[in-house]
Amino acid sequence: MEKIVIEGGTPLKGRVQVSGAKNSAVALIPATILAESETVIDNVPNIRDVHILIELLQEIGGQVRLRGGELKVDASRMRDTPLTNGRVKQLRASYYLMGAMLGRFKRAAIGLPGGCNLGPRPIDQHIKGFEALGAKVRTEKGAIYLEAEKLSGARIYLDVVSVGATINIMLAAVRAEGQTIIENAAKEPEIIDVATLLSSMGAKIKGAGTDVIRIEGVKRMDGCRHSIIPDRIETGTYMIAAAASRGQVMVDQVIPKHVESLTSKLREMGVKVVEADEHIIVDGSQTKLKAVDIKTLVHPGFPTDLQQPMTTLLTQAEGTSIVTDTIYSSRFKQVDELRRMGANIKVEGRSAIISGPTPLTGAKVTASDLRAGAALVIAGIIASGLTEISGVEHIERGYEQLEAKLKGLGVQIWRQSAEGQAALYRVK
Ligand SMILES: CC(=O)N[C@H]1[C@@H](OP(=O)(O)OP(=O)(O)OC[C@H]2O[C@@H](n3ccc(=O)[nH]c3=O)[C@H](O)[C@@H]2O)O[C@H](CO)[C@@H](O)[C@@H]1O
Ligand SMILES: C=C(OP(=O)(O)O)C(=O)O
Repeated sequence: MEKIVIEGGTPLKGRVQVSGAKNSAVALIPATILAESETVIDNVPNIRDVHILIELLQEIGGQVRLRGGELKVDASRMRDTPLTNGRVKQLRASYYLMGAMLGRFKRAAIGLPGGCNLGPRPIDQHIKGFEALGAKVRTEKGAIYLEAEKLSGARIYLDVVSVGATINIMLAAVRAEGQTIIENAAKEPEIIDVATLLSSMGAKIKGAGTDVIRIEGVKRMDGCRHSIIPDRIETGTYMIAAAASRGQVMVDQVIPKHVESLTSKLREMGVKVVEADEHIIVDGSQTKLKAVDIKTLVHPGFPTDLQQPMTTLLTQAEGTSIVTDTIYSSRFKQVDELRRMGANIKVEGRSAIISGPTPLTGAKVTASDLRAGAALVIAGIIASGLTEISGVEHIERGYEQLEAKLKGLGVQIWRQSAEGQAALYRVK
């Protein structure tokens, strides 16, 4: 297994360019199934989740090509091939194949999704939505089978505000007969991005980005060209890394509004953050960091996906910070690893209580999930000495060119091969 090795202690300096959003890309790619001609998506991040989805589209007959961030998908010859193999379990977003295939073929057989292990992650709201549209759904041997004679628009109230269920129901409802209304819908920017693509393909969607989405079903959808929004979680990760390392970084090609909850927390901590139209400058160089409390919430609240990186930053703040994750019951797997590096953190139920500041020292640690990986990379950047991070495959699910981007900001970072031979990471 490969490892990321970091020699810590250098404040980040310079400019970093943010990639297209993982959580948009992983929904937009399955959405291309709905078009009966070629779709082109720009700004596609070169990450593991995207690669797996491309393979899954190819498995059902799609002609797919990813070159330099441009993805071309010709879905005209796709079939309703069952996708019940191990590949779907390697990511969470494979659940979007259910909505998209149900919309296009009126049937789908998809293995239960994987993704980060953050506690229970049921998909009951997705299924409730599909059933309301007229699908018969059964779960058998780790896969979900969906079938509908026809899909009919329905009024669907989500019991839990869910990004995945909102998008998945949209994907099926665009091809249902009549009107669908999703109430208590999620409002994340990625939902607007998916609605924009679907509208360009011919769908009729109103209200994406609010908690009531209205969809008028259409008979046919065609390909189009679409560019993915910047990744707000990657944006936030570099902002947090800049503050933690007491660096000065321009995080470029971003939508500042999408990270407002983080920006205001960083300012509360005493970090200087300057927003422009398409970039954010984070200056932590003169800062004595103050402890703050954080509660993760649905958008536009503080995103759960930035909670783990934030716990690393808070180890450097003066005083006690309490971080509460209201979205997931078990999203503090980074904490044991941070403790190995010297952090003073206690987990009580859904809260982490962090006392600081504590100097961190390099250690051998393991990333158990994607954002735990980001938390440990930031810890490695600010720790004294060498940090070796295993579980790199989780990090690769969601960060494009992580080492190259950090190297560009002055971080001493290497990839270590399975044989244990440290090889200096070569920037392409
Ligand atoms: C691929 C993708 O976009 N992943 C994101 C998406 O995950 P995902 O779409 O899986 O997350 P949801 O918004 O659905 O989950 C939010 C909460 O609702 C619960 N729930 C969800 C669906 C359901 O049918 N029943 C149910 O109880 C979940 O267990 C969780 O507690 O949104 C999460 C919350 O912002 C992010 O952390 C993930 O990065
Ligand atoms: C939880 C995440 O991803 P996924 O839902 O794909 O597991 C994440 O991106 O932080």
